[in-house]
Amino acid sequence: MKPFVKWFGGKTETTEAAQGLDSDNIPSHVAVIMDGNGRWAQKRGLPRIAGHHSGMKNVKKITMAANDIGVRVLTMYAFSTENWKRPKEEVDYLMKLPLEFFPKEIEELIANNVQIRMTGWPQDLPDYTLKSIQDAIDQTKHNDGLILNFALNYGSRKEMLSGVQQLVRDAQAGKVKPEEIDEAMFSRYLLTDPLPDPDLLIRTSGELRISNFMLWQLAYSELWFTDLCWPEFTERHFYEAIQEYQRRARRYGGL
Ligand SMILES: CCc1cc(N2CCCCCC2)n2ncc(-c3ccc(F)cc3)c2n1
Repeated sequence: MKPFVKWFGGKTETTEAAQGLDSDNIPSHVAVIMDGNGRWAQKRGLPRIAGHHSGMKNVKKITMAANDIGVRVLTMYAFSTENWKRPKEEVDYLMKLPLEFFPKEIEELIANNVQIRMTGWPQDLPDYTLKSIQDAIDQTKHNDGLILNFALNYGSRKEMLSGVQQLVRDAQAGKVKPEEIDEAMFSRYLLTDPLPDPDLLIRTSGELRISNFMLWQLAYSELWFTDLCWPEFTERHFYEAIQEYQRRARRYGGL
């Protein structure tokens, strides 16, 4: 157990939670289903989009918290292929969030050597959304620190079916023999390649479902759920999830 000694500023709660961590057992890839934004707003008599806006402001905070303890990849589930069914005005608002996020946050992300990545189908996104994200990807592509991976217009079953279709095309073209197909090869046909599988999945808002998110990749991941809505989820809560991950890993070690 190698406790963190890095000072996290005056945030004592955060500092205590972070310093309880074992720096030798930090999950390399953490995935987050950022759920409960609309519910958070409705509980306060606010419009749902106020919850999404508050949720957006939380993305950078948790990214910095992950970066501070050495997480290598942080995947944030921001928009699923099913979310297109939401009311048009809500979808239109969501599609403009990246345009607000980057001007506010890109400087600090670059200063912290963060690399922006997107996992999902870009072709369905509005041009202005895609340009905003592509600009951020281009501005950070040489960074080799934490990878902030936005799962956007992403759905796992579509991802797997698309991978199978390409694999069959390659087999029919003689590029792949059926007996050569193994888990490592199939993973290379997924949108998440070459990222490692998540070690830990965090889902907020009390839902105990995976919701068509990284179904293949989460096969061996620790799953951690909280009733907190995403906008309420602070750095201390993030570190508590990491502490629970480490406790489970220690227990597994003691089989
Ligand atoms: C396009 C849907 C969407 C929704 C959304 N919400 C709403 C739902 C989840 C909670 C967070 C706030 N956020 N928050 C950041 C982004 C974002 C995405 C890509 C990017 F490159 C930079 C920022 C975001 N994107």
